[in-house]
Amino acid sequence: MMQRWSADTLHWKGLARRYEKELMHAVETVFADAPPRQLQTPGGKTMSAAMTNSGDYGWVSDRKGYRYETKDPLSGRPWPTLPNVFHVLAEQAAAAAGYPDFRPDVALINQYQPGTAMGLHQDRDEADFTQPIVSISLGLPVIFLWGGLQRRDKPEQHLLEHGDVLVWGGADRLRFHGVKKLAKGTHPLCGQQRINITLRRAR
Ligand SMILES: O=C(O)CCC(=O)C(=O)O
Ligand SMILES: [Fe+2]
Repeated sequence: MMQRWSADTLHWKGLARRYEKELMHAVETVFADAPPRQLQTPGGKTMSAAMTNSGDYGWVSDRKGYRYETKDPLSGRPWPTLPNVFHVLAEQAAAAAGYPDFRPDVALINQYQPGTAMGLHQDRDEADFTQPIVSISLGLPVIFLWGGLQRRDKPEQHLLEHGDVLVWGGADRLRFHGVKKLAKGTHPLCGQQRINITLRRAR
């Protein structure tokens, strides 16, 4: 089922279910090379979700700030190759949402355990904001906070479940967003976690 949240944003429920085994296998392959880790914010806090990347770039945060890096700072090696199933799914969803030219060069993977969350933020470390964001959710469900262009705007709340793909761009590209605290539970394929794969064009 496809649901438009606005002219520029598409929630395609369950699209990723048909690829769920391949997706989880790809996630495990990335984790084996570049394990998820909790990053430091520039302000010195520790993020609650654990993160890693695949692709030509990876999003990192530390005391020096937020940025994209071509190498994993943990290993000093390039990030693992962006799995083909991520490309296929992201490009299919982006095209359906009205972004037929989207070609991601980074897949940020967020691993959430029960009790972890992500506060309201904008994705603004990319070079070209005409490129959309594609987000794939796997495992435990969560409430996604869909804010406005100002931090103070009251967010809408939308449920994201296993297999859901969300594409946002255009006038929504710089909306504030985040996820509420993950509730306890066990997903039959993914276990006691939620995995979110966020595909972007960094450069
Ligand atoms: O986990 C999510 O659904 C959102 C992730 C996110 O906003 C991000 O990685 O920038
Ligand atoms: Fe984000």
